[in-house]
Amino acid sequence: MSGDLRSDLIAAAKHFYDRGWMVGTAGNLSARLPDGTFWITASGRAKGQLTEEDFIRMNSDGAIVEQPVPHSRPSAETSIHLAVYNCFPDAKACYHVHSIEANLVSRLAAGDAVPLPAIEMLKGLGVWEENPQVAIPLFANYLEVPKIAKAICEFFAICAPSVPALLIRDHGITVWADSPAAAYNYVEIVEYIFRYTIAAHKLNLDLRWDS
Ligand SMILES: CSC[C@@H](O)[C@@H](O)C(=O)COP(=O)(O)O
Ligand SMILES: [Zn+2]
Repeated sequence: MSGDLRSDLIAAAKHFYDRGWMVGTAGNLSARLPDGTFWITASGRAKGQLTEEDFIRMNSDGAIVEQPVPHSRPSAETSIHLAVYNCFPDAKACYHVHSIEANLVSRLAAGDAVPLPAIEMLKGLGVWEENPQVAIPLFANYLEVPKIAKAICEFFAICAPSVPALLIRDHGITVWADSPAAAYNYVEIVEYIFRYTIAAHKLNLDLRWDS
């Protein structure tokens, strides 16, 4: 039973790998079971070729509760998944990928948030407003990953997210959702919006909300 979620994660990782968003072992995926434990990718695995042995089950304190392969290590970015699950109790899946577009968008952003263009696709992230003005928070990419996780916790403790996603500068996005299927869609939608942003930048289109 507890292995079922791993097949969702394996299929999602293969798709994201094929899109070029999880190359060279980049990215990590997790999904939470009803008991609050979660399966997360083991560190350093080729994400296009995952098997059920490439996961570790952890509890909400960050302790390992199931480890199919002895001596495997949980993702180096487990602290970020823990931060997300801690901040958002309804989250059942947390996906992190590295796309070229996300890295470019983080370079184009002036401050500590990436304003999103007011396009139809925002509805897929739960934004149902006329001319929405929403942004994805942008965090510094500290070498020490728990420092990134701490910044994420501190930010969401005082600021409710407009969309279920965050961006780490020069690194990649993390999304969360109430199911693996929804997290999969959120990754696709955020990456679509970032491709749109890069294309608009190349065309010198003004994406400011008031333009
Ligand atoms: C290509 S190295 C990328 C890593 O440093 C990290 O950012 C990452 O996303 C994957 O780390 P992992 O420990 O395999 O979960
Ligand atoms: Zn990463």
